[in-house]
Amino acid sequence: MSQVEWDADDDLEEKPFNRAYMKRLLRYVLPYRKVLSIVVLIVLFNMGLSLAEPLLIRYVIDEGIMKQDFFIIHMVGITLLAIKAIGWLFGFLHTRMINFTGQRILFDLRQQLFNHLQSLSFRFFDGRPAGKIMSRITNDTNAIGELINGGLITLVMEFTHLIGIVAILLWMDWKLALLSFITLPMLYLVVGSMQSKIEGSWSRSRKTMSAINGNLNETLQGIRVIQAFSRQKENNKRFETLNTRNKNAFMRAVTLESLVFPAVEMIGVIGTCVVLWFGAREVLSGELTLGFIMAFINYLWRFWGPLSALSKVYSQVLAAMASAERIFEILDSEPEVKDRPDAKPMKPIQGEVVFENVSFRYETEKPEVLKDVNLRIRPGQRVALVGPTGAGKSTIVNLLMRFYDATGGRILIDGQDVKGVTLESLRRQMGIVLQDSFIFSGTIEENLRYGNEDATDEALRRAAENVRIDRFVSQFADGYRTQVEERGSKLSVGQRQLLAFGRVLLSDPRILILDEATSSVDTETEQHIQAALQTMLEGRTAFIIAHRLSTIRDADVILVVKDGRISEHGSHDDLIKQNGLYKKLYMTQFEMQQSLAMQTGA
Ligand SMILES: Nc1ncnc2c1ncn2[C@@H]1O[C@H](COP(=O)(O)OP(=O)(O)OP(=O)(O)O)[C@@H](O)[C@H]1O
Repeated sequence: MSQVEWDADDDLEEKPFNRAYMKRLLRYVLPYRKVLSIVVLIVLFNMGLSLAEPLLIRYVIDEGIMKQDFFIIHMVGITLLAIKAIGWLFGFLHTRMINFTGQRILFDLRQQLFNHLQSLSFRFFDGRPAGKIMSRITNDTNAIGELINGGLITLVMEFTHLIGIVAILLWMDWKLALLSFITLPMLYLVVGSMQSKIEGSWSRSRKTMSAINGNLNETLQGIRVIQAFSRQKENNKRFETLNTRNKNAFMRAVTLESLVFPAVEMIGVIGTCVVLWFGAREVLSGELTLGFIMAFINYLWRFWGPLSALSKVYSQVLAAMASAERIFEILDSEPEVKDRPDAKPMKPIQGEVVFENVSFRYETEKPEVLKDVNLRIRPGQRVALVGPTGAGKSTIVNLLMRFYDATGGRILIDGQDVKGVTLESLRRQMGIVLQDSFIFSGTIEENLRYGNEDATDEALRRAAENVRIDRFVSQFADGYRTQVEERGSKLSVGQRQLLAFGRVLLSDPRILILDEATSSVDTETEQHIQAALQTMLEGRTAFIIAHRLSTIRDADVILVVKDGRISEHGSHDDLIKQNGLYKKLYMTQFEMQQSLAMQTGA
């Protein structure tokens, strides 16, 4: 099952009520307690007004209509109108207040999640697909928002409504009230059981829609691969499954809804009949008035509203519990790589890098990926990392950047243990260019300034010239202000790479890490990249996961990584003489590359 589909099922969960989560959620509400107290007061006042309506109707029938007192009829009419107008005004006020407050709470929660996510280490993201994390920030915060926006106030409002109705009915005529309550268990059963099913179906409909969106997104992103492999038919089937699930959930929700209303009406009619049967006799005998019966029946009909609203809140609470669990799981994840309490800022880096018996494993139960790695690189040296795939080259640079912390041994830069310095001061002085140069949406200039927003225009221009992007930028009508769209989709592979070089050059790192791209570009761009590379590497300690023969030959030190160890190190000539793995790699991989390049004239 694909991740997108799996997400949908994962999101369907409801969780039992959890007091600890609820308490924690209420902590987000606490800063807004003043405004929420005002909302509760308004809601209760409105409820009081609404509960007074049937009593006024009773009064107008008994005292106005029956006694033909037009003054009372007019006065009650005006009062009912006033009640509706005030109710509308206060209703507008409290809805606005609660929505605004709900949005503020959601804002706080989303902001906190986003901030926290950015601080989490690579290991957190290793095990979680981006789509899942995104749905937590959007869907799950929304589920909590729904509870806060509608749920909490509904709880207060409808609960008092229900108590109010029961109290008034008992006060009016307790015997008739108890008799009419016969219908309550029926109403509770119908509303309670159906409403949670209806809510469940609506929630399934929403979640399946998000699965559809996820699938659509994946399809659009991968449309080239899909068409290249002619996978349209299979994809259609997958999409049809999701689409059917969504359609079924929607149809089930509306079917249940169309069933529940007649059932409620039927129960309402039964209650009315009971009251009429017993009440009519008393009206005829003059013990009860017509207005009384009308008001009584009116109150009975009002039971349905609060019961339905409360069971809806119940489902909202369960959905919010599941969301809260997922959100708190993120918020409770501690960044694994973080500043020690005694961390000092890293002094300006000269560029000496030492690995002392460094070992590392990605997961505790998995075997070590690096074993006893020892290196000593002098400032300004150019280091090429070569070796078979999966040997541990990227892991070495990941540890140097402190994306992960070594599980054994020490990494020293200019004699300082990287674990003892603040992450920001360390990473600010290091630069990394990955194979797939990630370009952010925005302008070319914004992308160039990514690591150094305060760079002067002159420095920007110089960096652009050095990495040869000035040439293609000048061809765009908007120059450096050209929007490059998401992931730089408007640029070619080579241009994206040069832009990534420019970004690093402008941030002027002392240690540079480069995962050389394997994808081939045209001869001219290749020459530009080579020239840009030379400029970029000048005067810096550089670690290059090298794929090009020229880069490897130009390196001061070549490290051959094999099974998590440095199996050979030295210059190109030294290593060829050693007649070991490097020579083998060179003969098979690099020489083939060279002859291919010669054939194509690259
Ligand atoms: N995030 C991760 N979680 C778990 N294991 C990982 C992770 N990243 C890499 N590995 C494993 O660690 C080992 C070393 O991977 P690494 O990426 O360092 O190799 P590499 O030499 O850079 O390979 P390549 O040349 O293919 O990029 C591999 O066996 C790989 O499966």
